[in-house]
Amino acid sequence: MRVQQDFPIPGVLFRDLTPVLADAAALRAVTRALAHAHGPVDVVAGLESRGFLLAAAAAAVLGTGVLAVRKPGKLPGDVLSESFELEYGTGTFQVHPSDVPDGARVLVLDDVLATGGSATAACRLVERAGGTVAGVAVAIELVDLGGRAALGPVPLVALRRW
Ligand SMILES: O=P(O)(O)OC[C@H]1O[C@H](OP(=O)(O)OP(=O)(O)O)[C@H](O)[C@@H]1O
Ligand SMILES: Nc1ncnc2[nH]cnc12
Repeated sequence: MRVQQDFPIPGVLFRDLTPVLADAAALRAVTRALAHAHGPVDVVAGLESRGFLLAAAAAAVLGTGVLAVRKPGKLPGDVLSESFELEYGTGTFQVHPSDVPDGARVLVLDDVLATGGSATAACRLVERAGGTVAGVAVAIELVDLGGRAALGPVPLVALRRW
């Protein structure tokens, strides 16, 4: 992992996981651990953008499909939307409700949990679309930013805590 001070804005200590993704053994280990974090699931949800990489890899391991949790204006047709606060701004996520089979157990994956705004919004979208959140799994949890508390009762697995 690369740590970068003052990125993308002053005051943020940015944790960049691209070196982990670029290493075959590390990517395999992280993917497998995340894929199996919350038992059997029907779908893996990936949070745009960095979560897409891990979710697609985990879904290939599990033999499931991927739910694309996208930034606004990217999905055609009917969408559900949730807005949230981030460490360095605000955001909105959208999903196609038709991509979540009724009652599907959904594993929500991302690289980093910071304030928890992104993951909480993704969990709300899964539930509103008719799925059940099996849990959230991330490679890194930034403990000082309170994401675990923000998620409330949703089970969280973090491979590393900083
Ligand atoms: O817990 P939170 O405070 O919500 O922050 C975590 C989110 O922030 C980063 O994404 P970012 O919004 O920077 O988008 P990107 O994946 O497109 O780089 C990261 O990949 C998580 O999705
Ligand atoms: N400090 C941080 N490093 C990497 N990704 C983040 N997402 C939100 N805060 C972050």
